Amino acid sequence: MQGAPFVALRNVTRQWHGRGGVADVSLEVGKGDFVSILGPSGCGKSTLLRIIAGLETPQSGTVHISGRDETHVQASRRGLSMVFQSYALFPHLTVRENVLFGMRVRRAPAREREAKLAEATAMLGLEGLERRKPSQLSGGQRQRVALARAVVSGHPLCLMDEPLSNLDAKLRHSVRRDIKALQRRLGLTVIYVTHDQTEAMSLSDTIVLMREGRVEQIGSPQALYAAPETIFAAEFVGEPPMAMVDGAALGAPDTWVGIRPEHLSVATEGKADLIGLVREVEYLGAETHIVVDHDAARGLIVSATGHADWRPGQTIELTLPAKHRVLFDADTGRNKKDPQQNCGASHRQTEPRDSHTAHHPQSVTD
Ligand SMILES: Nc1ncnc2c1ncn2[C@@H]1O[C@H](COP(=O)(O)OP(=O)(O)OP(=O)(O)O)[C@@H](O)[C@H]1O
Repeated sequence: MQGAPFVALRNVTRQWHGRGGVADVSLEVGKGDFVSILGPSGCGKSTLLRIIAGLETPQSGTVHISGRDETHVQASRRGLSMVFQSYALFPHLTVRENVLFGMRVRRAPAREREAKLAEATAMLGLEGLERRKPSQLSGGQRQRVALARAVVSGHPLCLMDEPLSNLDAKLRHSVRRDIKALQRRLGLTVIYVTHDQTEAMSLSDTIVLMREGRVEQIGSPQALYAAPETIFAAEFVGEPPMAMVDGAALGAPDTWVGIRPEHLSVATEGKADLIGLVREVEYLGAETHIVVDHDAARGLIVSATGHADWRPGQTIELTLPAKHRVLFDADTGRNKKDPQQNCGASHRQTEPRDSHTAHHPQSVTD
């Protein structure tokens, strides 16, 4: 990020009876950045977005937007737009009236309104639909109306809360591209809530991964993918996620060894690191996922190019190249390369999901 952050949260906490919400979250967003807040259901994503929007007031900590302390400024005065999962359109108003609602409230001149409407409808492919009511539109069209409203508002900051989750897979893709194109074209700063790691990976400059109300890791999609700081991050990002192997099975006791599916390969010439059993084979066209069971591992999925001739029940020998292994401390769940490992920072313990298998690292054929 260059220069001062456009949005800055410092040690923000908002909980209910000491539970839920978010605790001690700090975050900086640069102007023009696309930042996703990612995490599982209930981890505090919407609470964080609502705090930035001014719909929720933190019990402690501060929110600065454009250098000003806005912690106690009401939502309508923060100069931002919002796009929700539920579209939040007025059902009795037409597309045109919905898009121009904010400008009417501000009493913008008619010529400016018409120009903005034309620009936004063209940008979002809504021409010809201006007189329709929301009930006469598809889900994708409704969400584009909501985006058009954000465009005409002219606010430099746009907050989006799961805007694609009501759309089917194909529409999600096309509206996702619209959102990215819009953000680039207008230089918008976007803070985007999602539980879908694919969305976060494809849209974002920066991902804020959350867990149980706290920030787990902040970084670029590439950093989260290649250098996850914790086992939680390793297993949340990537589809299929990073496999985890009890280090004892690979000569690295007291660790969990992570490896991405594309780096797992079927062993040749008897150089196997692990010997497992094929549980499932998923042919996906360009690649095949071979799901492998092994007592000391979870999430073992080999991603093979094209068709792979494997059947459930077969024994399979796997290689885990040393240069692609990511080592996590078995006690703290943190990446062993993470410098915080050695400086006494507080760490959360990450239990292996199948901890009972941790002490049985032999291969299934032993
Ligand atoms: N008004 C409230 N009163 C009490 N608890 C709340 C309130 N709002 C949120 N919570 C709790 O705070 C936690 C975080 O909620 P939040 O909606 O921010 O999560 P989320 O990550 O957006 O979840 P989802 O993806 O399911 O929407 C949850 O445990 C939720 O029950």
